[in-house]
Amino acid sequence: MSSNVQFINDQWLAGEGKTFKSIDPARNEVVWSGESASEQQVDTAVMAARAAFPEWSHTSFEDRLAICKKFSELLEQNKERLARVMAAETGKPVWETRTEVGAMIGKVGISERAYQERTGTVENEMPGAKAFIRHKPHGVVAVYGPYNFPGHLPNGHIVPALIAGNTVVFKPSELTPHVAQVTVELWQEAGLPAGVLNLVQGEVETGKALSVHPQIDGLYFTGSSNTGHLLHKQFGGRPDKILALEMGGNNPLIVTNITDVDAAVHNIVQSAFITSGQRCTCARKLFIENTEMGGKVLDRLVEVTENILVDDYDADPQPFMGAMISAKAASQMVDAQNELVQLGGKPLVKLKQKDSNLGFVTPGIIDMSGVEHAPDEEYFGPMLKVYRFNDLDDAIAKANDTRYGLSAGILCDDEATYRHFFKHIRAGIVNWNKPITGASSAAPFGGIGASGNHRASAYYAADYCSYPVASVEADTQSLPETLAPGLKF
Ligand SMILES: NC(=O)C1=CN([C@@H]2O[C@H](COP(=O)(O)OP(=O)(O)OC[C@H]3O[C@@H](n4cnc5c(N)ncnc54)[C@H](O)[C@@H]3O)[C@@H](O)[C@H]2O)C=CC1
Ligand SMILES: O=C(O)CCC(=O)N[C@@H](CCC(=O)O)C(=O)O
Repeated sequence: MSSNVQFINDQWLAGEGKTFKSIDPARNEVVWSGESASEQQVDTAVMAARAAFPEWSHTSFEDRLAICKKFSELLEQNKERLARVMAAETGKPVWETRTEVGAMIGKVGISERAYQERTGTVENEMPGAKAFIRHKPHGVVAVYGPYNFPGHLPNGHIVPALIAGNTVVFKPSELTPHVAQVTVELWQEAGLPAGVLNLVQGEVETGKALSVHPQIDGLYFTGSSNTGHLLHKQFGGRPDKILALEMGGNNPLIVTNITDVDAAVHNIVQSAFITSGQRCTCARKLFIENTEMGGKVLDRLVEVTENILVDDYDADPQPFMGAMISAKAASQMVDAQNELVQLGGKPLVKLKQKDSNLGFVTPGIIDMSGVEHAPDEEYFGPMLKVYRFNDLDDAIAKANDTRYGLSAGILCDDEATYRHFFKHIRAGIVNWNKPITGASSAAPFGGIGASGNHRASAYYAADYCSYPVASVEADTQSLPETLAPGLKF
């Protein structure tokens, strides 16, 4: 168990707030416990980041990058250890947490390229002067992470923020404090100067204390739509602070006119059930054409789903799905399914919680065709709602009938149908014949509507990590050949 769990100004300190614990959802065992950061400690962390900012922002880009590269080497060396910490804390199978650490490693190189490409220096000649576009960091930024990718998603804010010269106060999900602690230990070992990255652990109170702190210049958030909306209200009337919100989705996937049934079913399963449905990009609504082909896809999907292996994160053979983040999250999925059944949904594969003390659920599919008023909610787990359709444009209209707009996809054999779908669908990620999960870090990542606030992450994270400065520069001054009317020299 941990005692010094807060990292403030290069010191590991015990929290002064209430105790909280992290539970292995596959075993119902405590894997970590510690005291949360008090409001005073959050203040100390922000002020440490403030004090570190001038020197860090004036450190050369090459030197900042060298520390980030060292961090990525340390991740490589500690890959298995971190993957196992992640698995125990989230329930995700180790094959998957290994890929998560891999994504963290890759983030440094990608962020370096993105920094140069999106926020590099541009020089243009003009008469008697030069015009420059340069970028400067914002200052102290708060980074909030969710539990589903406790390493990769906060890392996707922290790395570009540090590369750009910001200092950071990191508030991880209270469900994954151990992953955060190990990650920040590696940053310390990489040689970050004191105060450049601070870690404040705790529950909602800690999150609130940080988000209202007057000395933060920006807040980068990945998490639920509810919390993101609260933060957006809180930042209302504060144009001086940058707020980047990556939130949830109620994502559609349409199937029409395909020949390879197994390939389509594989894409559906990867879209809906990977990470036990705990990705914000997961497909939640599947629209299947009311044809013989559609019937075959659905039958095969049911068959494959019933055979998905759900098991312990380190079981051999490895399962496709591990436990969900908690027993509570698992039972909430059962409740959500019951709610949809009450509304008229017909389970085709019933989602079941195997043991009420554990986070394991089997994946579920529910036919919602004809149910008019299903809530536009993101049920953050492995439950797929199916809608049969006769007309593609009706299906696209229903796919767009959501306040969210994160990811969307179509499985179809002909390009014209895809182009039509692309033209009419509203989402930040639009895929064709590929899963709608697994977004690339080398592309912008974000959604419209209730999914975000137009500050896309991943490759475009560089954009919200610095502000542009336009300069017109001349090394001497001279009078213009033609003076403005009314001036005499
Ligand atoms: N669009 C995206 O990139 C992604 C979005 N998500 C979304 O995240 C959700 C799951 O993550 P969770 O950890 O449950 O999200 P969450 O919103 O509960 O928590 C995220 C962070 O905000 C903090 N927080 C919670 N309430 C707060 C408040 N009132 N003031 C300040 N801070 C507060 C939490 O302590 C945590 O650090 C899902 O809804 C999912 O869709 C998850 C991954 C990626
Ligand atoms: O942030 C990145 O580097 C790329 C985006 C990404 O990794 N997205 C993942 C999962 C994150 C989530 O839960 O949305 C995906 O699309 O599967």
